[in-house]
Amino acid sequence: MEKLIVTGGKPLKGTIRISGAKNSAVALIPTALMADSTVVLDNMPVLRDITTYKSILEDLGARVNFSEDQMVIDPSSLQSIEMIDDNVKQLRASYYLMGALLGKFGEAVIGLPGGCDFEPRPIDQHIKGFEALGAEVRNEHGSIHIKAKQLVGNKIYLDVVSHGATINIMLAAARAKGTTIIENAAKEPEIIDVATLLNAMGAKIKGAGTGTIRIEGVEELKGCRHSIIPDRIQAGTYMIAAAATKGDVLVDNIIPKHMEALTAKLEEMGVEIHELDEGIRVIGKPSYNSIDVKALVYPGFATDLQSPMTTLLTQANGVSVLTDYVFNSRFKHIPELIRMGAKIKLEDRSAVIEQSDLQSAKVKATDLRAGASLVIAGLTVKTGRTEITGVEYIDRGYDNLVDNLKQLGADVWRES
Ligand SMILES: CC(=O)N[C@H]1[C@@H](OP(=O)(O)OP(=O)(O)OC[C@H]2O[C@@H](n3ccc(=O)[nH]c3=O)[C@H](O)[C@@H]2O)O[C@H](CO)[C@@H](O)[C@@H]1O
Ligand SMILES: C=C(OP(=O)(O)O)C(=O)O
Repeated sequence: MEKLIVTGGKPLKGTIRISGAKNSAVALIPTALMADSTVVLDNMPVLRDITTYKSILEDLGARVNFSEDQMVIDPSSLQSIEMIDDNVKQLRASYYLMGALLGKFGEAVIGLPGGCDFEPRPIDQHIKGFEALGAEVRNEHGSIHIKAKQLVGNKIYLDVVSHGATINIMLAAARAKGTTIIENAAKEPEIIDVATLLNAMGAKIKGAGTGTIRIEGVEELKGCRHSIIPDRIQAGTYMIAAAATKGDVLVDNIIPKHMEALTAKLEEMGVEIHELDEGIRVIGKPSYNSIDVKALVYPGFATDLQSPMTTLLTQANGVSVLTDYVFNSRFKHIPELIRMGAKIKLEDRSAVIEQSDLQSAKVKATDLRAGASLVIAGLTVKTGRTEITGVEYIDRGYDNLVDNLKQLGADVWRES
């Protein structure tokens, strides 16, 4: 079993370059399968979710080359439409194969996807969308069977703003006959990224990034080259870590606009922030104001930064309240933070966080962002060695974490 060992007490200092976004990449890879020839994806992050996706594509018969930060996907030899193996269950985003293969072949069979299980991750809105496009959807022995004689465009109103359902429906609709309109669509930058790739492949999509997306179906999609947007969640995690350790870090190669909800909250706490063209410099202060944070759909505060933010709020004077309106019970990091001395109470869907002196301890990452919150806690404690197990979750989403933190002056290493 691998562990991360963190010896805290040092302010993070220096520059960190952010890789491509996981939550874009895991949607762009299946999107590439819809082309009739090679798609080149640049700025690909090196993460466990990405290598798992590469194996899934190879099982499907696609040829994939992944080196440095570039993935080249040749889908011309794609054979199978049946995906029920363990790899599919490793990651939530394998569900984008439903939309991609339904669009391409009119049919898909896929095992129910996995991912971080901080709470149930329903897919009813994805299915509602596929059905509205004319597909028949059946759940048989843990696999979803989706089939359509002909996908036909339709107007689809999402009951909840869903990042995943918006992308999945957009994928299938790109090859449907006629026009699809998705109302109450999610607006995240990753959705714009997928629409940008699809349009470069020949799709006709307008409105991605707004609440209404209009997709005119096309008969073929071709190969192209696309560069993945920077990872706003990795960037946000390093910004929070810089503030928590009272450091001075330039988070580089990002789109500052994507960070606005976090930047506003850090400023409200009293953190010094300098926005540059492609970077944000975060300068920590000796003390911070307590604040309230509400995790909401984009452009609100990202649910994925809720757990790292919990750790930072233990360093603010007074009492802060953090509420997650996207995932009501995404709080598995809290018992572990309490083990490290955090004074946090859970009240319904909110964490009530008091200023706390964190101490080193042996803790467990139960999901990806919970893991990030524990790493930041370990960096923040003044003395002692924090041991974090569940490293496999952290590896799902943080490219080169140990080397990046070492570069910023932290004492962090892996132990088997
Ligand atoms: C809107 C939002 O912030 N989405 C986040 C969500 O995306 P992800 O795509 O995983 O989740 P969704 O956006 O689909 O879910 C948002 C909400 O809708 C509900 N829901 C979703 C689909 C569905 O068919 N039925 C349903 O009820 C979910 O339970 C949740 O409460 O987690 C990702 C990983 O943590 C984040 O990167 C995304 O930014
Ligand atoms: C939970 C996450 O990923 P996934 O939805 O892929 O499980 C995340 O990115 O924070």
